[in-house]
Amino acid sequence: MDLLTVRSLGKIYTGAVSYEALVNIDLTVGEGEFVGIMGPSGSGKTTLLNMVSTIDRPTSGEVRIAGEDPYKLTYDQLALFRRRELGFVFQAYNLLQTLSVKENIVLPLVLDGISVGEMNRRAEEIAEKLGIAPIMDKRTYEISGGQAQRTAIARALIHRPKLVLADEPTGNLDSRAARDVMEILEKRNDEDRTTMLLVTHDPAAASYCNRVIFIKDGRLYNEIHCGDSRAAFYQRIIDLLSMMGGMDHEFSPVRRS
Ligand SMILES: Nc1ncnc2c1ncn2[C@@H]1O[C@H](COP(=O)(O)OP(=O)(O)OP(=O)(O)O)[C@@H](O)[C@H]1O
Repeated sequence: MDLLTVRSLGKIYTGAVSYEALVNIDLTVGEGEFVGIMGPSGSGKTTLLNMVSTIDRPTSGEVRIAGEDPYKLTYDQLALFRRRELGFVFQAYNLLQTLSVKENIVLPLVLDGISVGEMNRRAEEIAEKLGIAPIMDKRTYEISGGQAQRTAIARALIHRPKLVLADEPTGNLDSRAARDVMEILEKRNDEDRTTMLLVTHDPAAASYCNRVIFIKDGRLYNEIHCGDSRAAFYQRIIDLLSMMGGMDHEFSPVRRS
């Protein structure tokens, strides 16, 4: 079943100079898929993710998530929809410094009025899965970048969202921590069938996806599927990026082992 459908999506930023950042994008993501979005800098990747995540509004076209058009919801309904159905992971972690790791993780449940017992049970379960059980009582300034990103992923997953949206989740991490984060996302996708949409510049990170779509100048350029071999998929991603001139960013050192 399709979890996400994007139809004829367009985005024009208006300002001193107006800019057409997305042109007629069609995209379907099935339940349980792990889809990467790649493309040169300024091609519209984050804009697309922001339209899907309802952070920003499209100029034209339609977005449907789990059968719902989020842009037809009222302000309050949209806030609830985001909190219940979506999980967000960003490059900058966005953790609250004054709270402990555990307090950060359970925040979405606090907002939803879940009982303390259930909150603790779910926090323990997710911490175990993400390998952060030993650091649950630490403050976020006492943990490493990799641990901070795992904390942010735990927070994004604890309410069991239908769709997880990740924008450069490995962007601030060294190669080992980046690989850990991608392995965690892959495992959660495999075991819990959580649908994931990931924007990344990093071919190694993208190679963990089932499918990668490529955007150029705001338009869909190509898409490739992972076959049996991840190493071959990684190579095809690099080839496609070179072909479209998308290797303008520093190459991530994340190497597949
Ligand atoms: N708020 C805005 N107002 C005007 N133009 C914008 C705005 N946000 C993005 N743009 C422009 O839209 C285009 C797409 O931006 P976007 O951030 O989606 O690209 P990207 O592919 O994610 O880039 P990068 O890989 O560098 O993060 C760029 O040319 C950018 O300058």
